[in-house]
Amino acid sequence: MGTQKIIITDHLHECLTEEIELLKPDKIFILTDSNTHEACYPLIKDHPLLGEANISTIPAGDENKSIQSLMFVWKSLSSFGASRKSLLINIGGGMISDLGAFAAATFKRGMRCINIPTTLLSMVDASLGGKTGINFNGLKNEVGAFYEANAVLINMQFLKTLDKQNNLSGYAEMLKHGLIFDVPNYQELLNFRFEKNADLNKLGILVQESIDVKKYYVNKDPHEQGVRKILNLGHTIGHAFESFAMHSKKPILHGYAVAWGLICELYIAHRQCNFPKEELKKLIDLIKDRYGIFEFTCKSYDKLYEYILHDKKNTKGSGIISIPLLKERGVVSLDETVDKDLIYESFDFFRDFMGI
Ligand SMILES: NC(=O)c1ccc[n+]([C@@H]2O[C@H](COP(=O)([O-])OP(=O)(O)OC[C@H]3O[C@@H](n4cnc5c(N)ncnc54)[C@H](O)[C@@H]3O)[C@@H](O)[C@H]2O)c1
Ligand SMILES: O=C(O)C(=O)C[C@@H](O)[C@H](O)[C@H](O)COP(=O)(O)O
Ligand SMILES: [Zn+2]
Repeated sequence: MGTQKIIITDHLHECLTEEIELLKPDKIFILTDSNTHEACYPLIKDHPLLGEANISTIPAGDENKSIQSLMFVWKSLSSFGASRKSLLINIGGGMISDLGAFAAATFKRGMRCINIPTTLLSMVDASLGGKTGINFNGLKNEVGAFYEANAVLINMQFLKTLDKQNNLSGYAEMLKHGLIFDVPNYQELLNFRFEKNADLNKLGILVQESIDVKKYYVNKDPHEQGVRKILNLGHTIGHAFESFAMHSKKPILHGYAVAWGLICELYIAHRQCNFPKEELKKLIDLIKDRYGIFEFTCKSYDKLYEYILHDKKNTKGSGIISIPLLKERGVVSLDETVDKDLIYESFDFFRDFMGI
């Protein structure tokens, strides 16, 4: 990702022109979901180089980051004559960039793509760094590839139509970045509120800092063999919550799952690596205040644990859970082996703290 171009710009049309002129595609394809087709595509639809672009739209929602949607995209690329020299422009949140960039990675073994992220979460996290894929067999991101978009073009104006829940979802990944690296504006990050007319300039500074953290770890370890695993903080348990909720047909937003996963994983870090109690308290209060409650009973612990067993970071053989933990903010301990008992204890802690 040292080479991945990530540009925050107020001049999206000009930037897109530059990238298209550089790539010289033989055809241009655009992917949106049903919401970004309405709310975001109009911002670039009059671009002079997109007049003949072929547009595919899939239904919104993470349940559509699926093999069916992927086949739909492959089919349009194939039917409308895409080649390796063609360009796919993904306009949307992480659902669209994960799926679209995976389609680009696999179509004819690789065509070019540009991500135009339209959610806060995709601006700071999903659209960059090359993790692409789909959910499969009831599991998050079960199938995918590392494949970086040729460019990521970020325009903060897209956030004007994004609702508070989805802003908070992205904010969870920003909190994660603030925890795994000593970012300069950590306190400003904690204080930031997504009220009506939130200050996009102020947010832009925090977005840039968050992107820098992701870039730092991806550059060091693009294929997640080591230190990149810390970008997955909160996700071992967060993905279990997300898959569990999806299975129960009560889906939750990815960032909410990560925020709730962070509560459990910071508790585990406190117990196993002495992550400071005061910092734990401050963060879990903030998460409860902003994200509310996720309800489950002790009858669901075994099912949640089953999901955790599928996590991609578990490499030491079946039944051993490997989680990156924090000793303190910005100080990482990778590949901590965590016992089942401590994971169940973290569920108890979570439910006690949530009052459920
Ligand atoms: N590849 C990675 O490194 C990475 C990192 C983090 C998350 N992810 C993945 O990203 C996905 C979550 O991404 P997300 O939170 O962006 O969700 P999303 O793409 O589903 O978007 C959330 C909702 O907002 C709508 N939307 C998008 N932009 C909008 C706008 N500007 N105005 C109004 N509505 C808009 C979408 O249609 C959708 O309904 C998950 O699948 C997660 O696993 C991937
Ligand atoms: O970039 C990374 O590395 C991450 O882990 C970022 C996460 O926020 C993201 O949700 C990612 O898609 C999770 O990947 P997975 O490997 O756990 O499926
Ligand atoms: Zn994530």
